[in-house]
Parts: sequence; structure tokens; C-alpha cells
Amino acid sequence: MLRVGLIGHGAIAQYVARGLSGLGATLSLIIVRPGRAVAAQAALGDVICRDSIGDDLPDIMVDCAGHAGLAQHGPAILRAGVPMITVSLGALADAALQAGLAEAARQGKTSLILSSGAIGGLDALRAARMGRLDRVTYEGRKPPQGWAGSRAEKVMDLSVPLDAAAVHFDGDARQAALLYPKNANVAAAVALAGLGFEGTQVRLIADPAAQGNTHRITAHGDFGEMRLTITGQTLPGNPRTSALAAMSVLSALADHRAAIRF
Ligand SMILES: NC(=O)C1=CN([C@@H]2O[C@H](COP(=O)(O)OP(=O)(O)OC[C@H]3O[C@@H](n4cnc5c(N)ncnc54)[C@H](OP(=O)(O)O)[C@@H]3O)[C@@H](O)[C@H]2O)C=CC1
Ligand SMILES: O=C([O-])CC(=O)C(=O)O
Repeated sequence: MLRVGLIGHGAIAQYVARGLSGLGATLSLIIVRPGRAVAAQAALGDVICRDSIGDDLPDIMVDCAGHAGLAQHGPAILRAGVPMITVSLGALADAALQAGLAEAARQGKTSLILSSGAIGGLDALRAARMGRLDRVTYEGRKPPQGWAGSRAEKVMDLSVPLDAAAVHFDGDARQAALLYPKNANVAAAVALAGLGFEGTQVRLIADPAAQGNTHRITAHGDFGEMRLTITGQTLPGNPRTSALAAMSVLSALADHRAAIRF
């Protein structure tokens, strides 16, 4: 039985926790914020809750906590030799954090596994860059409430109904990932799979007509041309987050010990 630990217990973590038994896996640990372990333990029952990795190591950890959770716990987990899946790909736009995580994984002889999250087509981009890849763009479109609490609020008033779709960010993937830690992990995934953080152009849009979170990738290169659109339904626990992001974690866990895998 695969023993899985989670960082965070929000919308993605809860979906993942519910799906573990279907994979023949079990939840052995939840890492919560410092000072919250006792309250979380009382709320979550028989799962061990701690504010650090501790000594009783799970077989694999999943970061479902966002950039701060990955930065805070990732290095120690990897140094301890525990492989870790992360959904917080945008955190890698911080070059020092990326280097620190890579060094910790080398020391622990393990890997940080990047979940595909709310997007697909990353396999095609990774293959396409083996030839000449000229241009990659990513557009993220969500209903206005999907941008609540984000940097979009500095650019527009989300409490006033919008008449039309409005672009609140136009720039490269590094800026997007750093400015929108809860909303631009897909931009980072596209960058990491394709032309890198500076080479990937990003537009983020609040759209009152949006029926879900729509992610669009376009790419051109020696391979030909790619246009990919996913309109994702959000998780009940968080209107920002696509359900596919949580499903991608379960998929990565299902593959973890598979004899035949993508
Ligand atoms: N790759 C992708 O496609 C996607 C990635 N994401 C990323 O996933 C993250 C989580 O998404 P979601 O589950 O919807 O978010 P939620 O806000 O529902 O849950 C976040 C959880 O992480 C916990 N947490 C935050 N910081 C820490 C920390 N330093 N240590 C321990 N726990 C911490 C929170 O605890 P508390 O309740 O105490 O605050 C909460 O339980 C997002 O912030 C985003 O960065 C999201 C969507 C798609
Ligand atoms: O869940 C989504 O639709 C995408 C998202 O928030 C992110 O890229 O961080």
C-alpha cells in the first residue's frame, strides 16, 4: 500500500485524499501551517497532522499548498529522500527556489515531480522543443470570481459586474507566475515544458461570460502548429481551481509505481 503525505488540506488536497483508496493508496500524513497541527488533528480525525515532515516518512508527498508550502517544506522533504509531486509549478519562477529544490532532490537521491495540473499538451510541447520551437503563448480565462484575491484586483474592480472580457495581465510567464501565485501555475507549466519563463507570452483575462476556467496554448515550430483549449470545471471547494488539477495529482500517483507508464 502506497503511503501518501499531503502538504495542505484545501480543495485539491481534499479531492486527492478522497481518491487515494481507489488507487490502493493510503493517507499517512498532512502537513499544515505552523501552529495549526493540534486544531487540524482534531478536525481531520485519525490522519497524523504535523507542521513539518518529521521522522515517520511516507512513500511519497504531494504539495497541494501553493508556493509558500512548497518553499517552506519542499527542500526538507526532498533531502529526506521522499519523492514529491507538486501543483505549485509557478514557484519555480523563483530561480533561487528552483535551484534549492533541485539541490535538495540530488542530495536525497529523489525527484520533484511536476504535476500537469489544469492543462494538457505538455508532452507535445516537451517533444516539440527537441526541434526548433518558435513561439508559445498561453491564455488563461476565468470568470471574475476566479480572480478574487489575485493581483487582478489591483488592475480592476472585481466586485462590479464586468460588461466584457478584460485583460488584466499581458507579459511573460515569469512575471505571471510570480504575480499570480494562485492562478498562473499553468503559465509556469507551459513555460517549463516549452520555451522557458521568458520565452512564453501570457495573457490573463477576467470574462463574465466564462463558464469555467479556459486554458489556451498555441505553439509553432518545426513540428508544425498546436492549438489546445481546455475549459475546466472548478472544484466545489475553490472557484479558482480546476478539477483537472486535482485529477492530475491522482494520475501522477497512479503512475508512481506502474510497470508500464507514460
Ligand atoms: N498546477 C495547476 O494547474 C494548479 C495549481 N494550483 C496551486 O495549488 C494551490 C492549492 O490550490 P487549492 O487546493 O485550490 O487551494 P486552497 O486555498 O483550497 O488550499 C490551500 C491549502 O494549503 C494550505 N497551506 C497554504 N500554505 C501552507 C503552508 N505554508 N504550509 C502548510 N499548508 C499550507 C492552506 O492552509 P490554510 O487553510 O491554513 O490556509 C490550505 O489548506 C494554489 O494555491 C495554486 O498555487 C491551483 C490550481 C491549478
Ligand atoms: O486551476 C486553474 O484553472 C489554473 C490555476 O489556478 C493556475 O494556473 O494556478
